[in-house]
Amino acid sequence: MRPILVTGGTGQVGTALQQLGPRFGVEVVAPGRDGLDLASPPSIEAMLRSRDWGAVINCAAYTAVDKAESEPDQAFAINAVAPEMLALETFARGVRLLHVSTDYVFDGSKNGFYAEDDPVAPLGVYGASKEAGERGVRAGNPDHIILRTAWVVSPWGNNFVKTMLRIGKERPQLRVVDDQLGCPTSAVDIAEALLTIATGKGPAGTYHFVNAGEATWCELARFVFDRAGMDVAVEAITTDQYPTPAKRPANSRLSTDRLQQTFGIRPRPWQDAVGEVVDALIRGTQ
Ligand SMILES: NC(=O)C1=CN([C@@H]2O[C@H](COP(=O)(O)OP(=O)(O)OC[C@H]3O[C@@H](n4cnc5c(N)ncnc54)[C@H](OP(=O)(O)O)[C@@H]3O)[C@@H](O)[C@H]2O)C=CC1
Ligand SMILES: Cc1cn([C@H]2C[C@H](O)[C@@H](COP(=O)(O)OP(=O)(O)O[C@H]3O[C@@H](C)C(=O)[C@@H](O)[C@H]3O)O2)c(=O)[nH]c1=O
Repeated sequence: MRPILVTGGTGQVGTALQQLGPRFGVEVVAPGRDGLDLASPPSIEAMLRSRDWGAVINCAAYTAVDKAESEPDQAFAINAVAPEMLALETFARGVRLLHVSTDYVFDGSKNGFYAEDDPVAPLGVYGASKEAGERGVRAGNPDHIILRTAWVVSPWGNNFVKTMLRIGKERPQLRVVDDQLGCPTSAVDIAEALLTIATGKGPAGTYHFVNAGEATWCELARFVFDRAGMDVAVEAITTDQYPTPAKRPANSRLSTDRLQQTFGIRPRPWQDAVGEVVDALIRGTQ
C-alpha cells in the first residue's frame, strides 16, 4: 500500500500509529507540528503534494478542554478549519481521509450508549470545535471516515492516567468526579482500528471506537491506583464539587455496534487496555 500520512505525530494516537505501522506492512509518515502545521494552509498543501499518499489520518487537534474555553479561535482553527482544508485537499487528490473525533460532541443527556446518528449538542468550546470539524470533513471529502473515540490513555503525552499517577505520588488522598460516565480507551487500540480501516475497503461514514465497558472518572482513578499497587484514597465527588471552566457530558458512552458489524473490529475491555498502559508506565518501558 502507498504510504499513510498522519498529522499530530507527537500526540498519543499519532505515536501509537507510528509504532503499529510496520505490523500492518505500511509506511506511516507522521510529522510533528514543525513538519506539518495545521494552522498553516501552505504547510498542509505542501505536505499533501509531497507524496502519493494512500490515506491521510488526522490525529492533530487542540485537546486542552478547559483552556479551549478562553481560546476558542485557536481551538476552531485546528479542530474545525484545518480538517475541512484536509478534506478538500484529500478529495482533490482522490485520497481517503480518516479523521478522529470525540465523545464530547454529545451533551450527555441520553440514557444509554450513543450511536453515530444520535443528535450532537456539544457543551463546551472543544466539543463544538470538533463537531464543526466533523461537518467540514463530511462536506469536503465524501471518501471520509470520522472515528469518534473517548477518554484516550497511553504512555505518551497527557492523559488522565498519567495525571492520576503523578498526583497520587504527591498526595495520599484525591477527590475525583463519580457522576461522569464514559469509555476509557487505549491509543494503541484506536491506532489498530484506524490502520485496519485505512488498509481495508469498508464504506465511508461516521463510526465509534472505544474499548468495551464503561466507567466514571472516579472508577478509572481507583482502577489505576489498584493496578499500580499505590495506596491512594480516592473520594467520590460530584461534578458540582469539582468546578472546571468547561462543562463535560455526564454520559458520553459510545456504542461500537456499527464498527463491529462493518469492519469486524472487536474492542477489548477497557480494564485490559488501561491495565497495559499502567503497567508500561510503572515499568517505565515507554
Ligand atoms: N485525548 C483524548 O482523551 C481524546 C482525544 N480525541 C481525539 O483524538 C485525536 C488524537 O488525540 P490525542 O492523540 O489524545 O491528542 P494529543 O493531545 O496527544 O496530541 C495532539 C497532537 O496534535 C498536535 N497539534 C496541535 N496543534 C497542531 C498544529 N497547529 N499543527 C500540527 N499539529 C498540531 C500536537 O502537537 P504538539 O505536540 O506540538 O502540541 C499533538 O501532536 C484528536 O482528534 C482528539 O480530538 C477524542 C477523544 C478523546
Ligand atoms: C485531575 C482531576 C480531574 N477530575 C475530573 C475533571 C473532569 O471532570 C474529569 C476528567 O478530567 P481531564 O481534564 O483529565 O479529562 P478531559 O480533558 O475532560 O478528557 C477529555 O479530553 C478530550 C480531549 C476528549 O476528547 C474526551 O474524550 C476526554 O478524554 O476528571 C477530578 O475530579 N479530580 C482530579 O483530581
